[in-house]
Amino acid sequence: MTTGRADTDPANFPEIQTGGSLMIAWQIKGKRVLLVGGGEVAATRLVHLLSADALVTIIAPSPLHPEVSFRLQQFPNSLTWIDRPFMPTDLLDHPDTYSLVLTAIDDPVASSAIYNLAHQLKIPANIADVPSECDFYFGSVHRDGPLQIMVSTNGKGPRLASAIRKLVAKALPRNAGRAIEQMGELRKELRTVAPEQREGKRRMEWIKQVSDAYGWEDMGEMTGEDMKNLVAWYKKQPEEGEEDGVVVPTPDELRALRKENKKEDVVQKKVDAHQA
Ligand SMILES: C[C@@]1(CC(=O)O)C2=NC(=C\c3[nH]c(c(CCC(=O)O)c3CC(=O)O)Cc3[nH]c(c(CC(=O)O)c3CCC(=O)O)/C=C3\N/C(=C\2)[C@@H](CCC(=O)O)[C@]3(C)CC(=O)O)/[C@H]1CCC(=O)O
Ligand SMILES: NC(=O)c1ccc[n+]([C@@H]2O[C@H](COP(=O)([O-])OP(=O)(O)OC[C@H]3O[C@@H](n4cnc5c(N)ncnc54)[C@H](O)[C@@H]3O)[C@@H](O)[C@H]2O)c1
Repeated sequence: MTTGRADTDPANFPEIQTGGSLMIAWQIKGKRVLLVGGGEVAATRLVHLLSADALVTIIAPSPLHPEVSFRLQQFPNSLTWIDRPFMPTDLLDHPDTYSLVLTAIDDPVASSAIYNLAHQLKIPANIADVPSECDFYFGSVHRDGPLQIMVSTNGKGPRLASAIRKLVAKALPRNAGRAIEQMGELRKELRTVAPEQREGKRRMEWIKQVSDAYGWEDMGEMTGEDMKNLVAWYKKQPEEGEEDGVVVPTPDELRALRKENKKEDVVQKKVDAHQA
C-alpha cells in the first residue's frame, strides 16, 4: 500500500533471494495439453491437469496404467487418447494446438526429442525427472476446493517437498477450503450490488474487515441467508467518509439476524445500534 511518503531505507523493502522459480497459478482451463506417456507418473500429471479443467491429448501405446484408463472413462469430454508411441508430426503438424507439453515416459532419447520439438515451437514443456529439460517443475500440491498450496524445493528434494506438503496440510484449519469458497461468494455478491469503480475502496475495506473479524468456523458455516444479511448490512452503511464509515457486524450479530424476521429495517436497526 502507498503511504504517500517516499521511504528509501532498503531495510523496509522485502529481501530478495535470487535463484528461485516463479510460482504462479496457471489458468489452463479449456486449453489443450499434450501428455506423452500413460504410466504411473502420467496418472499423477492427469490429477493436476483435470483439477485445472484442462483438455488433454494423451499419446501412449497400450497398455495404460489402470488409473489413466479410469480417468479416460471418468472424463471422456476432456481426455483424448492416441494409442501409439509419440511421433514428431504430433507436434510439427499441430504447431498451434498445445499450450503445454508434458512427458512421463521411460525413454530418455524420445524425451529429449520431444523437449527439443516443444522448444522449437515455443511451447512450455516438462520432461519428468529431467530438470535441464523442464521450463517449469511440478510441485507437491495440497488442494481443498479453491485453496491450492504448492510446495517446491526448486529441484533440490522432491520427497522433502512431499513431506512439507503433508505437514502444512495438517496445520490448516479444518474447513479452510470451504471458508475460502464462501469468501469468494461474498466478494462476488458484493461486486454485483456495488459494482461502481468508486465503491472499490470501500468494498475492499469491508472485505478486509470481514476476513479479519470472522474465524474460519464462522466463515465456513456462513449460510446463504447470512450472506444476504451481510450484503444488506453493507448497503445500509453510510457512504460518506468512504472506507472510514465501514463497520462489519460481529459473527454473533450476524447469526442473531437469522432468527429475526428478514425485513430490511431490522438490518438497519442493527447497523445503527452497532455504530452508536
Ligand atoms: C514434487 C513432485 C511433484 C510431481 O512430480 O507430481 C516431484 N517429484 C515428486 C516425487 C519424486 N520424484 C523422485 C522421487 C524419488 C526420490 C528422490 O529422488 O527424491 C520422488 C519421491 C517419491 O517418489 O516418493 C525422483 C526424481 N524427481 C526428479 C529427479 C531428477 C533430478 O532431481 O535430477 C528425480 C531423481 C531421478 C533419479 O535419481 O534418477 C525431478 C523432479 N521432480 C519434481 C517433482 C520436480 C522438482 C520439484 C521439487 O523439487 O520441489 C523435478 C525437478 C521435475 C519434475 O518432474 O517436474 C513429486 C512429489 C509429489 C508428492 O508426493 O506430493
Ligand atoms: N517427477 C516424478 O515425480 C517422477 C517420479 C517417478 C518417476 N519419474 C520418471 O518419470 C518417467 C515415467 O515414469 P513412470 O513410472 O510413469 O513409468 P511407466 O513405465 O509406468 O510408464 C511409462 C509410460 O511411457 C510410455 N512410453 C514409453 N515410450 C513412449 C513413447 N515414445 N511415446 C509414448 N509413450 C511412451 C509407456 O507406454 C508407458 O505408458 C520415468 O523416466 C521415471 O524415472 C518421475
